[in-house]
Amino acid sequence: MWRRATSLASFSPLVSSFKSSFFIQEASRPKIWEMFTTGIPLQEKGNIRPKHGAPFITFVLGGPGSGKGTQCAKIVDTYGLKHLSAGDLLRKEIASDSEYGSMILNTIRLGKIVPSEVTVKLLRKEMESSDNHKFLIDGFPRSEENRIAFEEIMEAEPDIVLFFNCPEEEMVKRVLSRNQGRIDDNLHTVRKRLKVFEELNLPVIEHYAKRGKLHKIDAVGTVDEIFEQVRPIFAAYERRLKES
Ligand SMILES: Nc1ncnc2c1ncn2[C@@H]1O[C@H](COP(=O)(O)OP(=O)(O)OP(=O)(O)O)[C@@H](O)[C@H]1O
Ligand SMILES: O=c1ccn([C@@H]2O[C@H](COP(=O)(O)O)[C@@H](O)[C@H]2O)c(=O)[nH]1
Ligand SMILES: [Mg+2]
Repeated sequence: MWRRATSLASFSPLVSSFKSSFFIQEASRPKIWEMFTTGIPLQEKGNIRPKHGAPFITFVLGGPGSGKGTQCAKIVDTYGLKHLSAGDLLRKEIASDSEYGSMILNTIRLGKIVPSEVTVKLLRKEMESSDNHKFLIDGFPRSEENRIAFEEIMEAEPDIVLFFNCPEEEMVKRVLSRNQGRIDDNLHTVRKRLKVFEELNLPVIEHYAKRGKLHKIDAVGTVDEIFEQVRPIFAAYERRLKES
């Protein structure tokens, strides 16, 4: 299992920004230190091997319907990464009737972004309990606030960032024909999601482009054609991906 010790001191600017944006009643939500610790002392985990000190992290970005989930399935099959779809984790929270379920449902229905501390907490839980330390994080970070929250709390940055670049009309067409019963797969919400993507996700993409981590993929074509652009990106990390 992978776990990084995090310093509470480094949370403080983040915590205050959360306080202004996070609309759950102060009294009814857990304190920050309760949310980001498992409560299990490091030595009791017993499964931390030094060679797993640095996980391999890929962020998978792109607008709604650009094909992130479809390509993630192929990456998992070929390279064995652990797929963590932030959207799927949030939908699971709704289904499990958790305390944040109705807030998450309303946020997704409106095509908006769930507060960072909720999403990062879900990702962190999955990452800490995984025996696979190569992560494919799909549909996250959605905003600069998400990105900063993840990097501060996890004390980690992605090794690579994939951006599936797709024209809007194609994304709308794909979402509207997806047929998986998602509450946000309708014209009204997809228009809102596209706007949120442009306003909040593009700055994240620009950030990683500046840091030389971004791989821009033309997301038009068949699924296999698109995967042929993805394959060499991971092939370059073959040695690291083979480490258990
Ligand atoms: N290259 C492609 N050509 C045509 N259709 C595709 C292609 N890739 C994926 N699709 C289809 O488009 C729809 C959206 O794909 P997918 O769910 O992978 O997108 P996504 O980026 O994960 O979307 P979201 O952000 O909404 O979760 C699905 O029905 C999928 O089968
Ligand atoms: O980090 C995230 C990821 C997702 N959301 C919300 O969920 C929906 C659906 O996400 P998909 O990745 O398309 O499955 C998205 O529109 C957001 O409302 C989020 O808030 N934060
Ligand atoms: Mg998806």
